[in-house]
Amino acid sequence: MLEPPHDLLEKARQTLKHAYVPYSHFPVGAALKSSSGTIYTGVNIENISFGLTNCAERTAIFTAIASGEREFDALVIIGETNEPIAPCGACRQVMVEFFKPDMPIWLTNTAGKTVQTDISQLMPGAFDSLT
Ligand SMILES: O=c1ccn([C@H]2C[C@H](O)[C@@H](CO)O2)c(=O)[nH]1
Ligand SMILES: [Zn+2]
Repeated sequence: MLEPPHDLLEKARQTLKHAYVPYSHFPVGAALKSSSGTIYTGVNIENISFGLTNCAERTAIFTAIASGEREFDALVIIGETNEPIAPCGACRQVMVEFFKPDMPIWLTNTAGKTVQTDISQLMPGAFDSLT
């Protein structure tokens, strides 16, 4: 697939306006499709105690999990970056928990650049076992 799924990209783009970003002024949106076909959106939600900020992709994942979802098919992330946005390390670790290694993850920007990747590429050698 060369382009992200249109419905997911549109949802991610539309949700950007809901980002709560009084400190960075850097909105990020995410749209996550569950295997049941529901799309969950997320935005970054900042806090005056900066470390408490929740990224857009973690918001989408946690919302889906809290709704009872456990299986996912695709994720789109969008930001106002020059290059397709790169998820932070905390979000990559959360993705390891819930995504199959080859589930498509689309990194995009508001200028229309897109890259398809997956969590095995974004987080090689991840901590994923207690044994
Ligand atoms: O993939 C990313 C990268 C950054 N941010 C947020 C965190 C913070 O609110 C702002 C600047 O780092 O962007 C995300 O939500 N997702
Ligand atoms: Zn993050």
